[in-house]
Amino acid sequence: MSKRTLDGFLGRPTVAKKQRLSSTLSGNISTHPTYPFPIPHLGQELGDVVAFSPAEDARVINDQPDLDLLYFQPFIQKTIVDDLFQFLRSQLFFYRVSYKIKRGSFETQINTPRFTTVFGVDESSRFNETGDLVENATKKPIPKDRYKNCQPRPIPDCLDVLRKITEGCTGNRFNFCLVNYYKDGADSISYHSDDERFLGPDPAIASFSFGAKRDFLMKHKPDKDGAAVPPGSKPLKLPLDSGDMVLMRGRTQSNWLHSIPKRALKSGESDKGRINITFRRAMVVGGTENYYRYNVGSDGVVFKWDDAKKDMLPWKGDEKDP
Ligand SMILES: O=C(O)CCC(=O)C(=O)O
Ligand SMILES: [Fe+2]
Repeated sequence: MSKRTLDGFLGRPTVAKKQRLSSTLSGNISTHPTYPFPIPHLGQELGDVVAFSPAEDARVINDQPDLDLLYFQPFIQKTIVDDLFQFLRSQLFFYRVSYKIKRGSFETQINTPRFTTVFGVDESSRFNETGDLVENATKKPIPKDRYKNCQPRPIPDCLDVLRKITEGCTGNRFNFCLVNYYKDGADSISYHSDDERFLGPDPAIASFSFGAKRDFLMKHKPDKDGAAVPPGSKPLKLPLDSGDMVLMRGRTQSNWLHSIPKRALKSGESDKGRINITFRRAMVVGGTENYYRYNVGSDGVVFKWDDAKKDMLPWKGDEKDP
């Protein structure tokens, strides 16, 4: 893997923060009929620095049974991670999804303990230049009933920039972008693996962190009889910081579980929000239906960051002039 850093860049960008944010917002925007509101492009100043990723070479972590990780600390230059975090938190739209699951004759309501959103479509389809869904292979319009329960959304430019860089430096391809927002230490994701069949065998998943530092815990799955994990495998704790990226690949998803546990607030922490972005590749229609069901949901309530209230609040539509 080649090391591309700002070293090769002619002079470090010394853009004043105010100037950087205003140029960010004056750039182009991504629009689509499925978006509740348009999403600005990153803007040149942030985009230029993001282009010089990864900031550091990856550490390979494969010294345990079935584990294969690349750990970039960081992947994104530290000079822009705060701005990038603020940008993504304030410009994306989120959902707080709840759904019912049936266990035997009991129905349980699950409230996802974090904000989520998702963009992308599986390998059967793609978005053409005008934003319409077409057959990936033939570029002809897809049958109207291909997606019965969701309306796939194209990955907006500000996230697609990151997707392309990630593809370039990992050699993997991605068609989905899932975003989690953990508003504080009470938001979490419990132990799971991303090993759904719609991802195909041994999927590679790239996972970015922005904002508050959180622990990423991993442990080997028990064997089929529920017996202890293979001898020699020890639980792992990666303290994910803003700008870090973990690539999980090979046999990792089929054999290991991962989580972001709840954590107590440390005193003096001013901003405890964290954004996680994962890039994945779904192979079939069922993957698209699944991702929109669990990351957008069906209650229609859109959340947007309110910078005055410093909170993710239900979005009531654009304020109209009186
Ligand atoms: O927030 C993270 O770092 C992990 C998120 C995750 O595991 C997932 O979305 O499947
Ligand atoms: Fe996961």
